[in-house]
Amino acid sequence: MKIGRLNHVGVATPDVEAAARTYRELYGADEASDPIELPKLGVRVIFVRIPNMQIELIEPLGAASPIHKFLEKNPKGGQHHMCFEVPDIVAARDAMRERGATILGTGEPYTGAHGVPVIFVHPKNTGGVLVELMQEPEGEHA
Ligand SMILES: CC[C@@H](C(=O)O)C(=O)SCCNC(=O)CCNC(=O)[C@H](O)C(C)(C)COP(=O)(O)OP(=O)(O)OC[C@H]1O[C@@H](n2cnc3c(N)ncnc32)[C@H](O)[C@@H]1OP(=O)(O)O
Ligand SMILES: [Co+2]
Repeated sequence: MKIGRLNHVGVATPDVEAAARTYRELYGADEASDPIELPKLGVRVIFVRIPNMQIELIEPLGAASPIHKFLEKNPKGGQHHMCFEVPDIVAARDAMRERGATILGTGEPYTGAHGVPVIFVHPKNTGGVLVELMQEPEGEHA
């Protein structure tokens, strides 16, 4: 297993609209999605598209959200995870486990915000960085 493209960087924030405004006004990043509520994933998101990837702005939906504790510790928000594409998510999960990594939750891939299966690797395995692996979206890259 070898990681592929960087798909997105996840940024936790208490307010996705305010964060999107900052990227537009400070950096000129003017291609952003509307806010999307994902109750199953416990987050609201706005995708800010830049030429080679996306910034995934994520706001918690309630106290059960996976980013609730992170925002308690970092109330103004901060960089939360990096997401890399892999050609086969199940093969990637199995390879990561063989290499001693801890896959979060049950380890079963589930559908993420981009409509393809994802898993998360514990930050302790990558020097304190939470890593998301996502199945490469079909037909997206030339
Ligand atoms: C938008 C949808 C989707 C997509 O399709 O792209 C997403 O990206 S959703 C993103 C949010 N979802 C997730 O993060 C799912 C996986 N996350 C988890 O399972 C947990 O959040 C966690 C990473 C295991 C953390 O658990 P939690 O209960 O929230 O906090 P703890 O305080 O118990 O943390 C344990 C340990 O990990 C450190 N930590 C927590 N979050 C991060 C982080 N983002 N980056 C780096 N390190 C993190 C935390 O500080 C603790 O460390 P120690 O104190 O040293 O034990
Ligand atoms: Co993500």
